[in-house]
Amino acid sequence: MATTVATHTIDELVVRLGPALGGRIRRAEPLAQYTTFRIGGPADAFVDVTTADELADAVLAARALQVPYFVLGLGANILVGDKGYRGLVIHNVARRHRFLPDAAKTTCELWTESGAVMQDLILEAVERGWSGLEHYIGIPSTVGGAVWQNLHFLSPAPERERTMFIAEVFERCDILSEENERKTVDADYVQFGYDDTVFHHRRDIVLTATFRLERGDPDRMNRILHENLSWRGARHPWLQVHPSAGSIFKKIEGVGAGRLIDQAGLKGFRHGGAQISPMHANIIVNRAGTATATDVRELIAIAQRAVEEKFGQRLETEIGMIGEF
Ligand SMILES: NC(=O)C1=CN([C@@H]2O[C@H](COP(=O)(O)OP(=O)(O)OC[C@H]3O[C@@H](n4cnc5c(N)ncnc54)[C@H](OP(=O)(O)O)[C@@H]3O)[C@@H](O)[C@H]2O)C=CC1
Ligand SMILES: C=C(O[C@H]1[C@H](O)[C@@H](CO)O[C@H](OP(=O)(O)OP(=O)(O)OC[C@H]2O[C@@H](n3ccc(=O)[nH]c3=O)[C@H](O)[C@@H]2O)[C@@H]1NC(C)=O)C(=O)O
Repeated sequence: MATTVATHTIDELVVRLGPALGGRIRRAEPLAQYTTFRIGGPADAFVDVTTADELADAVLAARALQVPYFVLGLGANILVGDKGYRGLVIHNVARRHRFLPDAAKTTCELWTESGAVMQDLILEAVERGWSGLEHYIGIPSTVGGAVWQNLHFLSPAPERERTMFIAEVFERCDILSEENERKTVDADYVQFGYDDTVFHHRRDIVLTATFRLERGDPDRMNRILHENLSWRGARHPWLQVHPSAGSIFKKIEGVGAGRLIDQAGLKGFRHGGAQISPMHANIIVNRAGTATATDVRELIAIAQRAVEEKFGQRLETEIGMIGEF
């Protein structure tokens, strides 16, 4: 449950941040449109930040005034409560980036602000002949979200023998630390794990990231794009048709959260406007935009109870719960 923020504090925030952010702070902004679930009530205050400096300034101002804040990427891994968010939502649309090849043009650093959309960077990298990001096509994420979660997908077909992680091409990133310092950190600091990094445990903000890419064969990269999109399209509900937040529950190594929900007989089960996807039991979909956050929360609890009773396993949610329900 979010803390209640006095209206005058939000007013003060608007006065303090307003000039720097060109009067772009909006009040009572509905959040559903900024999430892939298409669910969520209004934010007290909402701002689009268009550069890494603006992102840092907005976070610093919110911290100084002790206003709760949330950095929003594509809203692909969150469920926002029906009553919305009490505080400031900082919508990261800082998307400047540069491809910086070495002298021999065999490798290339990609420097990018953290609000850049992975899909855009992937397509541009492939077009320029740089390899390393193409595996992650079709996964909705900003660069900030990708680093935060250590974005991952299976290695190329036909083997698909291992999971590949964005950590493999990560060089460094600029952060605004929990202690309000701006600094450059490397992979040792980030501590990449499966769906985990230091950013799950510290309130640092990723401002920019640098990835190291290599010369790639255009045919091979294009093949990977097509095969990975086909793989996902055949197994996961399409976001454009069935809004969702991807996997709802954390991976259970060697078992599969999706398999347990499936074996509990819940595939296709509906609760209000929410449904356990008939295609993949670890994904809850918002049917024709009719689901509330409460429907989803209750369906999560139904799945947890069923799996616990049948298999004695506790499913833990993987998505973030934001705001008031
Ligand atoms: N594999 C798949 O099929 C799918 C994967 N996903 C994953 O979900 C994520 C979606 O990303 P996105 O939509 O951009 O994020 P969201 O807007 O969904 O935000 C999710 C979390 O990311 C953290 N975050 C976002 N930007 C930053 C930043 N600049 N610095 C630090 N933390 C940040 C925040 O963590 P905090 O609250 O801790 O500050 C936030 O709670 C990706 O990691 C993607 O891998 C999503 C759907 C499907
Ligand atoms: C979708 C996400 O990530 C995906 C990622 O895209 C893919 C490919 O790398 O691997 C994971 O899916 P997954 O389908 O393997 O995960 P689980 O839901 O645990 O399923 C495991 C296994 O259970 C079986 N399964 C799944 C669904 C179902 O209805 N029935 C079923 O039997 C399948 O064999 C499946 O492979 C990630 N999920 C998690 C929780 O780690 C996400 O993070 O939102």
